[in-house]
Amino acid sequence: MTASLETTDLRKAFGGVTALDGATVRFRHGQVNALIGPNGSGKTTFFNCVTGMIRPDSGRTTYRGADITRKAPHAIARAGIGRTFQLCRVFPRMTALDNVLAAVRPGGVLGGLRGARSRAQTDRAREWLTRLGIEHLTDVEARNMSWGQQKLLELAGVLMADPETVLLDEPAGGVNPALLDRIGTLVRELNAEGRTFVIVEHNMDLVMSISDHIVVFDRGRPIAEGPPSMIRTDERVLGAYLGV
Ligand SMILES: Nc1ncnc2c1ncn2[C@@H]1O[C@H](COP(=O)(O)OP(=O)(O)OP(=O)(O)O)[C@@H](O)[C@H]1O
Repeated sequence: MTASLETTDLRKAFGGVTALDGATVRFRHGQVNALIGPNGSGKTTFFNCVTGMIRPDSGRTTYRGADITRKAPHAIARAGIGRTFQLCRVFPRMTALDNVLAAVRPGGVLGGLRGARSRAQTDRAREWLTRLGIEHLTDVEARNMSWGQQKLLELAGVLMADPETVLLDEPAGGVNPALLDRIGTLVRELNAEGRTFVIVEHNMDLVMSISDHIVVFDRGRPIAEGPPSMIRTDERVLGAYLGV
């Protein structure tokens, strides 16, 4: 199995708090991977290090064989990795369509507001809104959408950049069951079309139903990995969640 995203001995401390404590992880290309673990086990810090949002104190990250450890977030995005955030990032006073277009404009939001709209890009943005089931919100400002709709909008923006690997940080957090189903189905469909996923998620039903491979973190490093059937019954995983 080819490793897509690989870290070696990643370490990160915030003052006296060790968030990542030698995380060596391989996520596989072409799969839906999940990263789970108790609160504070380092999952978001891992995403932040991998995507260049924060610098690890030491260790290495490679993506499809290339070292991306010290690269800036935009360079990592260009290499093919897209991500969403736990606390959803959309522009509240922009419409859904403009939010999705802003995701791919050179110069970000300002470029998006000033630049001429290319017909092809607008069509593609509309296609993603449709695919995510929020086309009826095309001209609605993000601040007037529900939390779940905003999460779908953020994902549409990420997909607009056409990443081959997508990191999702708690896609199910605060989302109602109907939207949850849609997110699960969409992830499997996008994966069937060739996209690799790494998903940080606390909703175990979702994780177990959509993942091919699960890595479990505890205290900043992996303690177990394997398919859902194995993780479900792993004593170390149960111990980490129960704090024993
Ligand atoms: N910017 C920061 N400053 C100080 N401590 C931080 C910072 N970011 C994370 N931490 C600490 O690092 C540890 C790991 O946090 P992180 O958010 O990565 O865990 P997590 O597994 O994503 O948790 P959750 O599931 O609750 O989102 C925690 O103890 C957290 O308090």
